[in-house]
Order: sequence, then C-alpha cells, then structure tokens
Amino acid sequence: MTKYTLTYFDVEALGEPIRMLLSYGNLDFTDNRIDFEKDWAKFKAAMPMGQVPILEADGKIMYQSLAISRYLARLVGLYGENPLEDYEVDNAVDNINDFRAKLAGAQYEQNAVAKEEKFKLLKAETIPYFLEKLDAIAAENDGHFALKKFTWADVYFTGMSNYLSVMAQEDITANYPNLKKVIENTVATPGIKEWVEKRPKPKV
Ligand SMILES: N[C@@H](CCC(=O)N[C@@H](CS)C(=O)NCC(=O)O)C(=O)O
Repeated sequence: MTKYTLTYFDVEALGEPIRMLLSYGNLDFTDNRIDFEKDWAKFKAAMPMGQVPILEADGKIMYQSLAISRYLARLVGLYGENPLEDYEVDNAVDNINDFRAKLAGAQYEQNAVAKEEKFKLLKAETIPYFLEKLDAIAAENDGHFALKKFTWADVYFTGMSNYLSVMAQEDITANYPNLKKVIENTVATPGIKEWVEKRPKPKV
C-alpha cells in the first residue's frame, strides 16, 4: 500500500484540503509539519519550487496544492464521472480559489497604506460579493458546491474555511447558511470526521 508524506507548515491553509482528502480516502499518511522559524530555510532549498505543500508518494514528489488535490480527488472518487462533471467541480474550486486570491492579495500586502485600502475594498465589496455568489451556488447544489453531491470542491472550501475567515477578518459563514451547510456536510463525512476530531488544534 502506498505511503504518503505531506510536508507543510503547522497550519491549515493550503495543506488542510490535502490532509482531508488523504483522510477521506483512508490513505496511510504522515502529517509532516515544518517549523517555519527553525527549519524552513534549510527545507526551502530542497523543495521543487521552493514552496510547500509537497506530497511524497513512494518516492514521487508532488507539488502545487491544487494539482495534488486533483490527483487525490481522482484517487478517492471525489471528482465527476465525465469531463463535463469534472468541469463543474473544477469551476467551483476556481471560484473558491479566486476568493482566496483576493483575500491573500490584501493579507500579504507589504505596504501598510495599500494594505488598508485593499481591506476597505474587500470589506465593502469583494467579500460580500464572493460570499453571496458562493452561498447561492451551495444553495442550488443542496449544501454542496457542484453536482448536488459531495466532491472535492466541498473539501477544498471546508479545509480552507478557517484560513479564509482569518484572512477576511470575519467568520465567512456567519451570514451564509448554505456555506455553513457545506462545511457541516464535509466534516460529517467518514474519514474527514475522524481527522477533524484528532487533528492538531486549528492554526491557520
Ligand atoms: N501555488 C502553490 C503556492 C504554495 C505557497 O504559496 N506556499 C507557501 C505557504 S502557503 C510557502 O511555501 N511559503 C514559503 C515560501 O515561499 O518561502 C501551491 O498551491 O502549492
């Protein structure tokens, strides 16, 4: 049986959807968490693109969190059943990822004045815009993001939800019951339920 090692920082962020997919598939994995302050400098040089997460599977090193997630989603049966269904799932993931990128653009802005401006715009327009759209998609799909069924788009959102809330500086589900439902559905799923119960206390 293939043994996996996920290497990431001691946070949820881009690593958590991967941990959830591995857990859903009941795949044998080591959750290797790097201490950023102490060890990152020496690890970085050895990473294919100087970044994490990476997933090692029997000697093969995979990187790029979305590519890793797609690989695992296919492996554990959380994609569509034909190219059009795959498109629906990818489309949902891309919507969520666009939201993440907007938040990250403000969160990691180095210039203090520009950062404040970006946050003002996020609060006034971008966050409600994306959350309303995503909530409507989840409503149409009965508490999922695509195909009215559980797919890795739900895992992607749920795994990143704490990170998204921290970056948005608000609970992104507070006023969006259908987004809450996606998370509830996902964390009730066998494998993910056990993972969420035993995982290290959330750090984002
Ligand atoms: N597109 C990459 C982005 C990876 C990324 O941004 N990783 C960050 C942590 S979330 C990182 O390694 N930062 C440390 C660095 O760049 O030195 C992915 O999705 O895997």
